[in-house]
Amino acid sequence: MKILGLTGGMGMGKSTVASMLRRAGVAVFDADATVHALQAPGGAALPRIAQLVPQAVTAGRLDRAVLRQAVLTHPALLKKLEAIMHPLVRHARTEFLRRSRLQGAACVVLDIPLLFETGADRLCRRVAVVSAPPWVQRRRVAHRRNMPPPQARRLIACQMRDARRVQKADTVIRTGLSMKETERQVRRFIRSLRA
Ligand SMILES: CC(C)(COP(=O)(O)OP(=O)(O)OC[C@H]1O[C@@H](n2cnc3c(N)ncnc32)[C@H](O)[C@@H]1O)[C@@H](O)C(=O)NCCC(=O)NCCS
Ligand SMILES: Nc1ncnc2c1ncn2[C@@H]1O[C@H](COP(=O)(O)OP(=O)(O)OP(=O)(O)O)[C@@H](O)[C@H]1O
Repeated sequence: MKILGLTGGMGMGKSTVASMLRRAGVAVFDADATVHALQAPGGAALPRIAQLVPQAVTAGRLDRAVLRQAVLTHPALLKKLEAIMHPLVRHARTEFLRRSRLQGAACVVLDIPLLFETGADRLCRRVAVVSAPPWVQRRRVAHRRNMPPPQARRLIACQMRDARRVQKADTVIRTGLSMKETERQVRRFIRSLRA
């Protein structure tokens, strides 16, 4: 089974490209969705987050804006949050790969924002990085109403720089142009996977 990595900074178009891949029938592991599920009511991460940042959890429910503000104000907290989340995400990823192998999938995608930072790229035969010019990224992130621009910029600064990711990529999917152009690059990427 071929394992492909998909990564990129916030707002670079990773989720958009992941949906295109899913529509083409490729199974995609979504690390962000996994994080959200683990942090949802009843999620495995919630009791530990409540210990770490008590004000972020009320009546078994996580207030993501409070948690985001807390980890950005105290960077050491982000490291502690990652130490809670990453082993759980790794476990979910292993399960996804096991299930995909059992189902006889020829090719799967790991969509992980911190793919390089967590070393998950080492599992991948090839890695595609989504990239767009910095002003396009800033404009897209600013459009996310649930995250004020200064916070978004600080979260971007926690990640590897785009140029470094592009350097490490086997394929770069440029998303700064039209959606049609992104689709064309994704189709070409899928053809190269199936070749
Ligand atoms: C920081 C948190 C609370 C912010 O939550 P919020 O709902 O505001 O944003 P959301 O989860 O949708 O993330 C938005 C984007 O931020 C980026 N991001 C998320 N976590 C991190 C991180 N630890 N470091 C750098 N960037 C991150 C990703 O590109 C993500 O797509 C949340 O993302 C979180 O719990 N992060 C820690 C877990 C983690 O490391 N996730 C990355 C999985 S590889
Ligand atoms: N040519 C394009 N290719 C991809 N996305 C585009 C393009 N033009 C505009 N967009 C828009 O840019 C946004 C990209 O957001 P998307 O959620 O895919 O990024 P992301 O990398 O997953 O971000 P985040 O990590 O912040 O969740 C979407 O709203 C999408 O509609």
